[in-house]
Amino acid sequence: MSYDFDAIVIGSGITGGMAAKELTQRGLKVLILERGRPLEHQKGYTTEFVTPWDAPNRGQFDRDEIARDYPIQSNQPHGQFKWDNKHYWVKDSEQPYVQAKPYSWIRANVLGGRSLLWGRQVYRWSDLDFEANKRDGHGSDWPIRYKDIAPYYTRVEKYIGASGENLGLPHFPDMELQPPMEMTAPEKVMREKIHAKWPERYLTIGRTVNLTEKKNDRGPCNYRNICQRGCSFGAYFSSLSATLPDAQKTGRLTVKTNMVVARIVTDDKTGRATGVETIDAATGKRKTYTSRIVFLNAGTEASVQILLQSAGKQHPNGLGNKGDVLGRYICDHDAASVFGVMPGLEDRYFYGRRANGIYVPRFRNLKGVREEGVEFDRGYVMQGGSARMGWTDMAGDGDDFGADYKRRLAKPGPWLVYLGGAVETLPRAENRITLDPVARDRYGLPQLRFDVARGDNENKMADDAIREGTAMLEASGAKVLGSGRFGNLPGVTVHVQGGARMGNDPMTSVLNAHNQVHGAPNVFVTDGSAMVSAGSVNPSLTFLALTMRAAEYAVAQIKAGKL
Ligand SMILES: Cc1cc2nc3c(=O)[nH]c(=O)nc-3n(C[C@H](O)[C@H](O)[C@H](O)COP(=O)(O)OP(=O)(O)OC[C@H]3O[C@@H](n4cnc5c(N)ncnc54)[C@H](O)[C@@H]3O)c2cc1C
Repeated sequence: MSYDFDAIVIGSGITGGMAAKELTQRGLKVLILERGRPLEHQKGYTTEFVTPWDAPNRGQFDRDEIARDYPIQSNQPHGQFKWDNKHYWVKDSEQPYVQAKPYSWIRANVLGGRSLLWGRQVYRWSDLDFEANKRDGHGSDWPIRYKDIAPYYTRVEKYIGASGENLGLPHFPDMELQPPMEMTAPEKVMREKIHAKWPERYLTIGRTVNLTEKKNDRGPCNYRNICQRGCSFGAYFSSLSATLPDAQKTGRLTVKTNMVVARIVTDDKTGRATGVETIDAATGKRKTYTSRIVFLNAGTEASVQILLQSAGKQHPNGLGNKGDVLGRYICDHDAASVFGVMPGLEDRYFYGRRANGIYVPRFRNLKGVREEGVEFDRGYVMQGGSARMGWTDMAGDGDDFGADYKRRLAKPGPWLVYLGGAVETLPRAENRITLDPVARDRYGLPQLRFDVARGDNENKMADDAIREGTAMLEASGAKVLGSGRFGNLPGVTVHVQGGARMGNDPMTSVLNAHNQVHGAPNVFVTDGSAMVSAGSVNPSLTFLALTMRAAEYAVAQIKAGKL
């Protein structure tokens, strides 16, 4: 049989870019299908060098436009949706979905996907995470362990270029890291005081894919902290700065943007994929491209949607959905934060705008079972930072007129410090995405329907994060000003995983241990949908390692005549 391409990769974000790079570099002719608009590295970053005083409306939003077109994207608690990157996000008005329960589906709509917009924090999982389901019985057992993925973590890290500090802790594995960014004065105090009071708790600088040293023609970081506008220096890892150019260099990559994948087409007899059906976003015209293998990398929710839409004779309920598992076990991270001011360091300042924070690795239930006195399973990490408050924070604090006021505003304000828990949510069958039986999108495709909610374990863990965050700030000498849980809306922390989980049994999982769809082994799904649980660390490094591992395996299988 002859094919249009050796491989089709659906999606050009963090994982799709890696799949395309790995497959082209191993000799395959690859087509990327991306529903977002095109964007060119460097030339396309139109807001990158716009000064604050030249920003439209001085950087304020047109409220009517935001309420109409971006009510969900703009409602992110970490404030990453801004005037200078608004053009990269999905317009909610154009890509609706059904919320059986409230759900925040955060998406990019551009070549490179959320690799342009992410917070760039990268951490390895450990066996504490891979063994968690087996130990405490939530979800099903992972078909792999740390040793299976460790070599791919190493290779991914060497390629993407992460910076940070190794601590030699078994539950927080060391990584291949460039030199760390510097902590501020209050962060150094927190590090010392927290470890002194709780010897099993460590505070370290965040591990980020912002380069602290030049890497080939990328970086180093210029400490501007405007990464999400796009970085012409390529100083942070994105599909546009790294994987897509490297795939293009092979001469074997074709990229088609504004191309909505409707479904993966399968053979009626074998159940294997024969190609991918697309809809041209501008014209609505449908076309099918054929390929030997397919990599599905559309992002967790969209990949589940495509699998559900890909029902065929051998897959009547959606691709790989023999046991009614597809769309279930959606999990992510809840979040709860504490903030305060740290007195006594007013004569200390910082240099540059560090695009990075601080990090406290998990310290709860480190043996994998509930410790005495702990009311929940699993655990959370804490991410945080510090900032010197400026005039915009202090304006409006009461006595705001006169010469004194002006003098006060001209000086840096107090040190603000904060810690926020990233709370692992449990994989539960009832947390589910399906195709809505009625609602359709502009192309006539079924809309996704979200039925995902938090449970008791997450509530208790979020409470604990606030309690412990408060204790840690106070032990550091800070005065706590407030706290809040901002991650109890599923999806909103953008670490959504599950829906097409891996496993050894086709009745209880969608993918095998190499991310191949059960019953359609030439389809590989290597984004967050493959995850069997959520862990508590930022997940994209693990998605990247799984993608690299699966790509290597796929090419070996082709060479062995098995695919
Ligand atoms: C503000 C923010 C901060 C974040 N911070 C971090 C962090 O610090 N660390 C971390 O690990 N993760 C972080 N994340 C999450 C991270 O961005 C995602 O985990 C990661 O991008 C997932 O990679 P992906 O390839 O699966 O999806 P994406 O990068 O989203 O790429 C998916 C691509 O598929 C395309 N697509 C979707 N549907 C279709 C279709 N039907 N047809 C064709 N193409 C389609 C999309 O347009 C998109 O380009 C953050 C995310 C956001 C938004």
